[in-house]
Amino acid sequence: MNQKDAIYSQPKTKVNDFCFDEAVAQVFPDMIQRSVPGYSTIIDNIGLIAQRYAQTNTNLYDLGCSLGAASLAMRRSVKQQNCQIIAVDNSQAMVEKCQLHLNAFKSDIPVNVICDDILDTKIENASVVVLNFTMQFIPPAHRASLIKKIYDGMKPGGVLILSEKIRHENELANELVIDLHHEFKRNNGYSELEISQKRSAIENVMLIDSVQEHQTRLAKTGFKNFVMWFCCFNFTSMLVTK
Ligand SMILES: Nc1ncnc2c1ncn2[C@@H]1O[C@H](C[S@+](CC[C@H]([NH3+])C(=O)[O-])CC(=O)[O-])[C@@H](O)[C@H]1O
Ligand SMILES: O=C(O)C(=O)Cc1ccccc1
Repeated sequence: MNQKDAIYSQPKTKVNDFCFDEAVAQVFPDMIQRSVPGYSTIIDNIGLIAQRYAQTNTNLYDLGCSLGAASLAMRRSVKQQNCQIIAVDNSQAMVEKCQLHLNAFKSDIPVNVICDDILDTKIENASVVVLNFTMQFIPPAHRASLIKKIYDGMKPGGVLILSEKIRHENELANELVIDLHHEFKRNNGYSELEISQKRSAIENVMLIDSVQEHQTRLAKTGFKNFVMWFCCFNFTSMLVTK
C-alpha cells in the first residue's frame, strides 16, 4: 500500500542533504504526487510520446527510474516489435521496489532494471530516452557529457524526454513560481515545517538550471526540434529529437 510521506513532519535539529534511501523509497509515490505539479500527466504522456518515437529492434531507457513509473507507462503504450526497456537507478532501495512493481504487471516488452550510476551506463541503440526529474540531481559539471553520451547512443529520429524543476531567469517570475509551488504543496497537505525542511534538504543536492540553459546545452550537442510540451509553475517537461 502507498504510505504517506511524513519525512519532514517533525522538527529536526539538523536537516541532512536529501537522498533516495529506504525511507524515501517507501513513501515515494505519495511524495512525488504531492510535490510535483502535473506528475501523473507527465507520466501518462511519456507513454504517448514513447509510442510515437519507439522504433522496432531498439532500446528505450528510463534513467533515474525510481519505482519505474515511466517504464510502466512506456511498457503499456509502445506497440513496436522487439523493443526492450532499460531502467536505471543508483538507489538500491528504489531498484528493489521498482523490480517488485514491474513484476506485479504482465507485459510483452521486457524491462531490464539495473542498479547503476547513469553517468556509467552505456547507452546504445536507443530510440527513446527518458530523464524524468533525474538530471537535476546530476552534478552540473557532468550534465553536458551525459547529454552527449545519450545523443551518441541514440538512433536518428529518436527522442529524448527531459523533465526538470527549473529556475526562471527573471527574479520576480522565479519568486512567483516558487511561491505558487509552495501553495500547491500546502494544498496537498504539507505543513510550513515540511515545506521549509524539505527545501533545506534539497538545496545542496538539487541544483536546477533555467530552460534557456537546458535548451542551449541540448542544441550544442546536436539535438533538434526543442519543444517544451508541459509546464506548470517551476516544473517542466521538454523533448528534443536526434
Ligand atoms: N547518478 C545517478 N544515477 C542513477 N540514478 C540517479 C542518479 N542520481 C539520482 N538518481 C535517481 O534519480 C531519481 C530521481 S526521482 C525520478 C522520478 C522517476 N523518474 C519517475 O518518473 O517517477 C525525481 C525526484 O524525486 O524529484 C531517484 O530515484 C534517484 O535515486
Ligand atoms: O518537493 C519539492 O519541493 C520538489 O522540488 C520536488 C521533489 C520531489 C521529490 C524529491 C525531491 C524533490
